Amino acid sequence: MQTQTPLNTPLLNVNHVSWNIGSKTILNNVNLQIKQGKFVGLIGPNGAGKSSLLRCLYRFNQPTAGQIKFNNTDIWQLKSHEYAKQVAVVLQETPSQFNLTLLDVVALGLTPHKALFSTTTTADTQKINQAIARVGLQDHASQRFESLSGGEKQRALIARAMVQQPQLLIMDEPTSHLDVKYQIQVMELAKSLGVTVFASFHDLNLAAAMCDELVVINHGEIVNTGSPIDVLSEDMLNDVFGVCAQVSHHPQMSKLGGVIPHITYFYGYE
Ligand SMILES: Nc1ncnc2c1ncn2[C@@H]1O[C@H](COP(=O)(O)OP(=O)(O)OP(=O)(O)O)[C@@H](O)[C@H]1O
Repeated sequence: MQTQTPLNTPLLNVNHVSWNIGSKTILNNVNLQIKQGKFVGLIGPNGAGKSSLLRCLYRFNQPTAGQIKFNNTDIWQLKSHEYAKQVAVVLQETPSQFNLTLLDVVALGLTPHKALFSTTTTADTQKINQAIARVGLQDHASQRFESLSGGEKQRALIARAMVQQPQLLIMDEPTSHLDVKYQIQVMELAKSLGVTVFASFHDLNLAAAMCDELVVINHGEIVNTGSPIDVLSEDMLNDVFGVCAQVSHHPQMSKLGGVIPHITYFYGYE
């Protein structure tokens, strides 16, 4: 049974987390809270430590120091299938899926919930088909996953996450290879799931439009957190990203009626 965390209490607590490779410090004393139901963006320049931090959160990297708590339990104390039931991951590079069809890949979302060798029930099939329809891929269900376009693959992986019904969805630059419409669509799909999302972004305007909160990482340290309008200042863009930019307001408001910041970059860095 899943333990539900009340709204506004942290689902994920990152306490004094550091991660070293040999003598090199990649993450340094990271402290972070992700509240239930929030869509949180992780931004920072190349090599800042975004993927390293996300890998710690989905237990690919074990921190050298500090603790990560999910629903108040140290994630390394949880059995791996228990954690997999509650945390779904969508990465930039889609793993090779051999000869699986799109339907097979989406069905993998059920794996953490099923006993070994158990069969797929009618309710399971219904759930899988509904998720495929929700991402608009019903006409591709029997197509080989590898033959899907980049955008279709990412949507299929969102469908797999829907089937998995996680409490937390971690996304590591899931839209980097996608055209502009798919970038927006994949992120809006993730947002529509209504689960807590922690996603890294390179497109700061997309992050501004999608996220309730932003976390800025630089040189392995968290340097700023808050709402997009507070975080995306011209000074921060200059200090952290080394760009000269003007921050104005997007003509559209957020769904909750808030102002969405919009960044215009100036050229000339040679
Ligand atoms: N397994 C590893 N071994 C050695 N160095 C590593 C390892 N993983 C990450 N690093 C280093 O840690 C730093 C942070 O890398 P990371 O991939 O987390 O950055 P990032 O913010 O995701 O970057 P990008 O935006 O370029 O994807 C980089 O200097 C990288 O080379």
